[in-house]
Order: sequence, then structure tokens, then C-alpha cells
Amino acid sequence: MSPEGRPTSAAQTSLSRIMTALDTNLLGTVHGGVIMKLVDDVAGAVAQRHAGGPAVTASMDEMTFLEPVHVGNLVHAHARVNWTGRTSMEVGVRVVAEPWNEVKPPTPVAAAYLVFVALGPDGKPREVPPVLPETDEDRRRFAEAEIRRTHRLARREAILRSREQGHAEV
Ligand SMILES: CCCCCCCCCCCCCCCC(=O)SCCNC(=O)CCNC(=O)[C@H](O)C(C)(C)COP(=O)(O)OP(=O)(O)OC[C@H]1O[C@@H](n2cnc3c(N)ncnc32)[C@H](O)[C@@H]1OP(=O)(O)O
Repeated sequence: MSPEGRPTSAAQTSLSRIMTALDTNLLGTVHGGVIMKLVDDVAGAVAQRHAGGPAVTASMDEMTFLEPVHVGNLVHAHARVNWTGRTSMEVGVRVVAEPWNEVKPPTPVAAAYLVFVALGPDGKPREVPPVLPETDEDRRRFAEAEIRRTHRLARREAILRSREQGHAEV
């Protein structure tokens, strides 16, 4: 029996961190990898909350860095399930930054889409509850996630076909 559906709002959550000198790259701004870790953490939390059990990152694509992040920024990563398949889920993450000690509107600094796959006790993919979009925005995100899913599968197919035709693997 398939698991019962869950609304988008049920699993959505946020993670926040203040950036310190330990988070910088050689240019003095915050390393992109630090933001990616925060994104993977919050998306993983949302995926596991939605799936009701363990879920692993299968892919992270369209990670966009919009503005540099600085030491002393309070960074918030907001995540939600955009779309569900049979065993996989697309999680969308929006990252914003604000000064830790001043009241200013948060600036969008990054965005990403990740695919998580739920695992059963045998370590194999297991069915996830279908996400039930509630608002027009949820429905728009769901439709756009389906377009990304189609492109991901088409890209994978095309690469496999190219390999079968004898092009060398890198
Ligand atoms: C100081 C304060 C700290 C606070 C801190 C808090 C942290 C609080 C939260 C922590 C949260 C952490 C979260 C971290 C999460 C990890 O870090 S997980 C570690 C990294 N990831 C891994 O190790 C995964 C390794 N990969 C695998 O195990 C396998 O490839 C997978 C992903 C299970 C897929 O297995 P498979 O046999 O290929 O599966 P298959 O049956 O072919 O496909 C299953 C589904 O996956 C989809 N799929 C498979 N591959 C892909 C792909 N590459 N792209 C897209 N979809 C795919 C298929 O389309 C299919 O979807 P459905 O049609 O069923 O919906």
C-alpha cells in the first residue's frame, strides 16, 4: 500500500548559522562549500521529515550563488519539498543573509535544488508519501520541478547512449 500524501507545509523547515572567520575562502568571503553544506543539511532534514525515515542526497543541481556572504552574516537556509516521485523527492532551498547585529532586510544569496531518495531498512529505495501542493506557489514549484526531473532523466539517458556508442568515459 502506498504511503498517504503529506502537504508541502508539513516538512518545511529552516537552518541558521552565523558565519565566522573559520568559514572563509582565500578571498576573505564565505566559502561556497560552507553554504552547500548548510543547504544539504537543511534539505536532508526536510527530506527525512517528509519521508518519515532516512533519505540520502542523490544529486544537487542548479546551486546558484547570487551574492557573496561575509563573516558576521547570519545566514538562513529555508527548504521545502517541491515534488515527489516514487522513491525520490526534489527539495528546493533558498538562502538569505543578514547582519547578525543589525535589523536589515535579508538579502537572497543562494538557491539550490536537490534530489533525495528515501531508503528502507534494507538500504534500498523505498516509496515516499506523495507531496500535496496546497497553494498556487506550491503548484508552480511542483510543475517546475517536473520539468527539471524530465531534463535530468533525458541528460542521463543521452550520456548512457553516448557511452554505448563507444565514446570514452572520463
Ligand atoms: C553544528 C550544527 C549542525 C546542524 C546539522 C543539522 C543536520 C540535520 C540534518 C542532517 C541531514 C543530512 C543529510 C545529508 C545527506 C547525505 O549526506 S547522504 C550522503 C551522500 N549521498 C549518498 O551517499 C547517496 C549514494 N547513492 C546511492 O545510495 C544511490 O545512488 C541512490 C541515491 C540510493 C539511488 O539508488 P539507485 O539504485 O540508483 O536507485 P534507483 O532505484 O535507480 O532510483 C531510485 C530513485 O532515485 C532517482 N535517482 C537515482 N539517481 C538519481 C540522480 N543521480 N539524480 C536524480 N534522481 C536520481 C530515480 O529517478 C528514482 O526516483 P523515483 O522514480 O523512484 O522517484
